[in-house]
Amino acid sequence: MKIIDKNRWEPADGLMLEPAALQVVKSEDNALIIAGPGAGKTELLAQRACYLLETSTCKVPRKILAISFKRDAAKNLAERVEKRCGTELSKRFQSMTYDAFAKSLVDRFYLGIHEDYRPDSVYDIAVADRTQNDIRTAYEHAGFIPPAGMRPGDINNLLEKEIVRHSLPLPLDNKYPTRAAWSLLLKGEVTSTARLSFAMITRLATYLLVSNPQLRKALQLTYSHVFLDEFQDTTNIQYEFVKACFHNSNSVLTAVGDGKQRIMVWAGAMREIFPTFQSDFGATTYRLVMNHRSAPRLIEIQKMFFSRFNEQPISIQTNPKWQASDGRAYLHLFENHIQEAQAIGGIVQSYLADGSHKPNDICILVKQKIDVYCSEMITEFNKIGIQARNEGVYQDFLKEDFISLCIHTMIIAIRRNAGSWTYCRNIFLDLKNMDETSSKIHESQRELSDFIKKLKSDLRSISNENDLGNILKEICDFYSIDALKAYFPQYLRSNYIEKLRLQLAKYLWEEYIKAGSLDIAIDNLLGKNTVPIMTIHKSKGLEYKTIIFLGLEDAAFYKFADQREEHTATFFVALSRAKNNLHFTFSKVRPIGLYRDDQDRKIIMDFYHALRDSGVVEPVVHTIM
Ligand SMILES: Nc1ncnc2c1ncn2[C@@H]1O[C@H](COP(=O)(O)OP(=O)(O)OP(=O)(O)O)[C@@H](O)[C@H]1O
Repeated sequence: MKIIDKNRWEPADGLMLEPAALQVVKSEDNALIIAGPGAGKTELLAQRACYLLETSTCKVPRKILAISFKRDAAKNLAERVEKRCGTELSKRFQSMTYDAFAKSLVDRFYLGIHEDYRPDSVYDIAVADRTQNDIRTAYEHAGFIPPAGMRPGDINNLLEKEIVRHSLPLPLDNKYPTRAAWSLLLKGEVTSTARLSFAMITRLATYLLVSNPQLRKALQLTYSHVFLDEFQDTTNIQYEFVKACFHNSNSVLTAVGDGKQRIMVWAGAMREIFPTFQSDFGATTYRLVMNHRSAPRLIEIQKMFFSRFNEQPISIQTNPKWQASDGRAYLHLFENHIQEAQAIGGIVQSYLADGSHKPNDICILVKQKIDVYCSEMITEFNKIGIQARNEGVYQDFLKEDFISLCIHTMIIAIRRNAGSWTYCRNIFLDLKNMDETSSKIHESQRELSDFIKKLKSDLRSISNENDLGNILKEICDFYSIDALKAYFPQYLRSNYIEKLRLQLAKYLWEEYIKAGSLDIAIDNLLGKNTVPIMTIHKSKGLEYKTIIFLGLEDAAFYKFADQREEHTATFFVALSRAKNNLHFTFSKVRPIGLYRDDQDRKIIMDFYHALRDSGVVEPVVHTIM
């Protein structure tokens, strides 16, 4: 691989980087980049990865580790790097979520964890509501008695926080029976198997590193450079983990974030993360002033929020591809949610009809409770032939490495697709420990194409979900489950692959019944023909031509007065996802399962003032004829 001279290195794809961004790309020191939405923070990390690999600043065999919060962000970054600097170099770029990184350490080195805290060799991840139930069950078995009068939901929240409040090993004088609860969960004594939350796994990984200095050293030698994306949302548990890995080492850390997008304080995001990192890691701070994403008029709306975050007004610059007059924003005022559904259906229909948008260029956002806010609208969309779905259900699932591999493998059995072929081929060769110079490369490629031929004929005869499940099993067996678990370490100590396989069979079969063709079913499952609906939290880091924010109403911003800053940040994230158009809706009547169906906007009136003061947002009053 040809090494590029540092002075001659140019950003890939002809992108222009603003001076501070270019400085960061080439920086040799720990750095913190603070920049607003669309400033290109993620892109900057991708460019920096290319710079470090192409100029051999990150020398073979050392690697770059990028840590993100969400699986799609991690995958998106990995794909950008591969696209920019090729498959071979990008093998030394490892992009993972905090959860996956912590879990991979625990799974590979669990024997290094003191036996008091060592999990069973096979354990399950407690997810969503089950996390709280499992933790509570363990506490109750350990003798926990809830404080009198406390509501069940509050008890669950308390215990979920309590179990990871302290780093490991736990202090002896804990108020609650946390030590015993850990022990029960680690060994699966009150749940069917050992069960851990990701926060517990992160605590375990931290403990593993703190108690094994050699492992810590090996980690630092492996990763010469470390990237931390969406740094504003780092929790203290994650930060302690990062410190256990890389504090006082030669690994160079680059963190990017935006305080205005800090929307995870409820989940423990550290408010003081930026100054803490600057002081602990001696990081130099850089600020970026571009917004490459949004049209100039939409940036006027974003600017209205700067003062609300007590941020210095900086003159944001827009990408030269835009005209000054680009960007449209509307505030729709409806009498009720039925009228809203019909009008939004019409708006989406016209965007699709004029050819300016594909379905997945439009995103419908709600603060929370998609079922409640969107059910009328989904019914309306169905009537007029527009597919829409709760994307949150599929978002993480589709970004699973195992799911990508199965889907790409099926795609090449169904149609010609060079990208899918390359994806499967590269993984197949990796699983066999082959590189491009290997003498058996042609043989292996033939093996893959023979399997694809067989798959093609098997796929023709599917007649139920079970058949699809069996075909997916064939795919697993072809690549070999054990090899896949070794290659994708996140699957190492669980039967998660099996669960994913069954889930994929279910989803794909549902789409197949609707579409009548596997080809279309796959595209539909991938969301190519569907308008995504999601909560703002799921939209972090994403961008769409048009954002429709449904329900700009008091009830959506629960306890606004107590959580003003976080609610404002959440709304800011929503509106900053749009490239070209923004729509906000208010409905006077909306049944949301609370006492009243009548909606108000007194408490969040400040948002309305910001929209008005931008001078950009056009009110549209919809009256009932
Ligand atoms: N230097 C650049 N030139 C042109 N386009 C760019 C540049 N950097 C980023 N972009 C584009 O701008 C958009 C926003 O970039 P990116 O997602 O990296 O921003 P971000 O700062 O991470 O945003 P956010 O914090 O809102 O998630 C993307 O479409 C990206 O491809």
